[in-house]
Amino acid sequence: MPFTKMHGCGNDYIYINCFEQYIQHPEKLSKIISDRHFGVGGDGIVLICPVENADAKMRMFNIDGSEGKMCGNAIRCVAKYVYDNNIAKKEVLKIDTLSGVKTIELKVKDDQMYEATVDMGGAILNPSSVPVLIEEEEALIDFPIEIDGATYNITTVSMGNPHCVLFYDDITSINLPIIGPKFEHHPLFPESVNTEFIQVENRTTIHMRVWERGSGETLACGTGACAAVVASVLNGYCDKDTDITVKLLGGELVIRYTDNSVFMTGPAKKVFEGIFQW
Ligand SMILES: N[C@@H](CCC[C@H](N)C(=O)O)C(=O)O
Repeated sequence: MPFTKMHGCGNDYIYINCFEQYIQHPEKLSKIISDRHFGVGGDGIVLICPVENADAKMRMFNIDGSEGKMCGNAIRCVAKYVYDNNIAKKEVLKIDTLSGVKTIELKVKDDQMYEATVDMGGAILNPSSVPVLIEEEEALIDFPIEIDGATYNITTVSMGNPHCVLFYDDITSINLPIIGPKFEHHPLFPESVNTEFIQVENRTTIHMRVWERGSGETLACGTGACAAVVASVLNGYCDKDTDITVKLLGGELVIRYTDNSVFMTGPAKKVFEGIFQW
């Protein structure tokens, strides 16, 4: 099975061209091929598929085989792949996802590295749509919940997939493999949740670590960076209609939160191609 390894800020996926091949059990393949010792290694797989209403359709699967409805870092790489492989040689592309069609503007920097700006659509704040199991209609902003006797103040946002954002004075010493799963599997989140741990540097720069549902700690999360900026604005740390730099373990993304949409700009890089036998 031919594949291409690509990453956006170190959030690495194995990309499979489904214009040329059919993958019968992507959820099984993702578990096997994503293994960093016995497989190719990655945060999951991304299928690039034909579709009528856009230039291509993206389907992404986490390491545990669960399907994510949206992936910010992957969609930039999908746009680069679609352009490079002449599926659609356009600098403005439409890519369909389980959370709708997104528009991506590509800037070719060099053969390997592109920059892309994605219109990620509006941030969804009402708890039942995130979804959060709670009798509240208003957005959950700085909302206290209890885990193992400790209180955590969360802000919840859907960017097509669910996010829970927390603010800290120092994110470097948080033990993510211990605390991350407590949010991921918390009964408040019926579809589980991606959790972002944020340290605010100033009104235009924040630092982020992320625990992704289905994949664990990753070096970056595009939808997570968008959710983090939305939460930073809602909590009064940053401003709307302003470019906010999100510093992640694997690089930087620039996010702008407007009334209608959240815009994400960041890199898309091809690393290598190969053939996987399974
Ligand atoms: N890394 C991603 C998000 C991937 C999906 C997520 N783990 C989920 O299941 O919702 C990104 O860059 O947005």
